[in-house]
Amino acid sequence: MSIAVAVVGAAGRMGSTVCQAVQDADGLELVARLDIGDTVSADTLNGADVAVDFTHPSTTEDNVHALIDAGVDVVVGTTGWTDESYERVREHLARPEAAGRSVIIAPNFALSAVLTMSFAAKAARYFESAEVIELHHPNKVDAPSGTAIATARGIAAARAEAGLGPVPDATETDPDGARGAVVDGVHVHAVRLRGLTAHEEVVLGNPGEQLTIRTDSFDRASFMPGVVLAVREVGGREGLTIGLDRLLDL
Ligand SMILES: NC(=O)C1=CN([C@@H]2O[C@H](COP(=O)(O)OP(=O)(O)OC[C@H]3O[C@@H](n4cnc5c(N)ncnc54)[C@H](OP(=O)(O)O)[C@@H]3O)[C@@H](O)[C@H]2O)C=CC1
Ligand SMILES: O=C(O)C1=N[C@H](C(=O)O)C[C@H](O)C1
Repeated sequence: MSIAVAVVGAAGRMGSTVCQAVQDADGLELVARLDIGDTVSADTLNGADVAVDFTHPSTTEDNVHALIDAGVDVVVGTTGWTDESYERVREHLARPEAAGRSVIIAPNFALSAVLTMSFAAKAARYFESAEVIELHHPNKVDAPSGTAIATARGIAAARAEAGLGPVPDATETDPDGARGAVVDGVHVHAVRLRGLTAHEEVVLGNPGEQLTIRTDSFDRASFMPGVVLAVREVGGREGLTIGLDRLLDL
């Protein structure tokens, strides 16, 4: 039996690529394409089992709650999630009327990016310094990227667990924010450049040495195996799953 899939944000860069990937995947059937202005309802979802959301950080949480209410499982690639918005989804999924529903939210579905986050967290405890540089196409609306935030959080958690203090940094004056955003104590720098798609570099430093971990998504095709995997697996995972690493044997 095939899995019926609706795509929300279907006219966008990711949504349109996901529609094609669903159509090309064995055992998946594209039954609905929704975009801005379309209402989420059992009618418009057209019998979908799973909905995939690639929309906008300002709207994705509302979409997820509406999709749960409409009775579908949800795979989310849209960024902009916080601990608080994750918690609201967890609470919604815990209600009796949402029994059996599942949501997977992942800031990045590309294998190279998921591995970068995993390797960075593993390496972090061994280095005095760690910074994240993300580089994207200039049409991206949010900075830093969701991937960079997740990477920085993973590094920070590993540093804290290892008992490392703050990264060394003698900066006294930075009126224009040249040291970047600071996510859980880890500096994150965002580059927007025509020609790029989605890239990230994690630099880790010790006296006399540096480790660089880099991921490059040159094409949105890189995200599709992860999205298709999540669509296939979401039905079997009740509740909220955060990150594609949870579906891989990492
Ligand atoms: N997890 C991952 O692996 C990846 C995540 N992303 C993330 O996915 C998101 C989308 O990126 P991208 O495809 O490049 O963005 P786009 O702007 O190309 O696409 C978003 C689409 O969603 C539409 N949209 C906006 N609001 C709604 C709504 N309320 N309901 C339905 N559709 C809506 C937009 O319409 P309109 O243009 O009219 O506003 C647009 O067609 C971003 O948050 C990005 O960071 C991107 C790549 C990979
Ligand atoms: O907007 C994008 O393009 C991307 N967004 C995601 C993010 O913010 O991490 C994933 C990937 O970097 C592409």
